[in-house]
Amino acid sequence: MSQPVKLALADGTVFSGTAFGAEGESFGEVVFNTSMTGYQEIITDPSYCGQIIVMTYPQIGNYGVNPEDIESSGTALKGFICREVCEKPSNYRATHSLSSYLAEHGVIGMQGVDTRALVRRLRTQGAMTGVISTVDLDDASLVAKAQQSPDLVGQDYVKAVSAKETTCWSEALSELARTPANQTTLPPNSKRPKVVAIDYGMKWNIPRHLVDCGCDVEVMPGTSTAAEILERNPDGVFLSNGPGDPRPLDYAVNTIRDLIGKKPIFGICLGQQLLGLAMGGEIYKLKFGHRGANQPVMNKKTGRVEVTSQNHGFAINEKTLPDNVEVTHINLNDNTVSGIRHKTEPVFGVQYHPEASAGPHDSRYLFDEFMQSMIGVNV
Ligand SMILES: NC(=O)CC[C@H](N)C(=O)O
Repeated sequence: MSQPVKLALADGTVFSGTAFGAEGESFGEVVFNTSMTGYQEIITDPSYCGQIIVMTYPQIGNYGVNPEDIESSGTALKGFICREVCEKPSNYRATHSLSSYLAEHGVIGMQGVDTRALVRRLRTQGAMTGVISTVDLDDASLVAKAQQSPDLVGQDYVKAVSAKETTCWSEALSELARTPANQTTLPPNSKRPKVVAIDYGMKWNIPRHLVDCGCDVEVMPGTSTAAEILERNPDGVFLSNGPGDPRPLDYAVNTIRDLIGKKPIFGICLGQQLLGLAMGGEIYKLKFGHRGANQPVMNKKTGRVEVTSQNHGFAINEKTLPDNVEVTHINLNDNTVSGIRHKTEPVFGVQYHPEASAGPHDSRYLFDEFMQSMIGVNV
């Protein structure tokens, strides 16, 4: 028999559906993602720590879940909502159905929801805290819990998902992810650059790309100091994506500030936001964020438009950036900052995901730009 589940939002709205995955109760910031595919990468992206995800695409789960397409060792999200979940996946790579995977990882799933109504609510009111529950189905009680649950703003979620110790990363892209168009060839006799990747909740396809580019990669905790990083003597430092509000992460901002001018730096998503803070910019919260695999971004230098994968709820305020920082990319949906670069140092970042996974590969060239900044020649 299908079990009921409810979602209550802090604005008092309650949605009912049918449970799949795990049973229980959890709270999180309720956000929506417009990707048609890629649910497995979304579910295992640590940047969703503290959030309940609503998928706008009406049927999710039809190709199941496989062990190769994961983006971290587990799941960090607080709930997963869709219109309809497919219980009979069809894919030769699948080892799990979406339901069994979520059950195994303790994630509450909810289907049978009018996701169009829910997403319209989030678009008009903004992303907000919600409670998802299979154990308390009383509307008033759930709404009260949603209103009393802590807001994502102002909290450090990085410490929950960041690497705890320094490790070497050796996994490259899978054969299926590698195409002739996305190969980097190191010049003859060039030594392999060493990258320290600071892990604030890093998606695994990023170090896989760095290895494919010809880098030796060391992963370090998000709390690492500049002295600890410089001790490893890297040729470049990568700042990863990660969950939550970047503004409380003083330890990360201080580290990055101390590294600017000493090493080439490349930041993705949270990494770019932290870079912006370290260079003197300010961060604000977007009303409902950008989460999907078809966000248009313009590269201001080339005028070329890249279709990008995105997952963020905060952004850099362009007006607060100092004169030595330029905006290199803009999001064409709302003209927000999508990329920044230091004018005199090899230091840059983007608000989107050049590692794709899931999403288009239009922005892979950014890994080549990072390579060039480390080895000093074009690749
Ligand atoms: N994917 C990410 O790195 C997200 C960055 C940040 N947590 C935000 O929501 O804006």
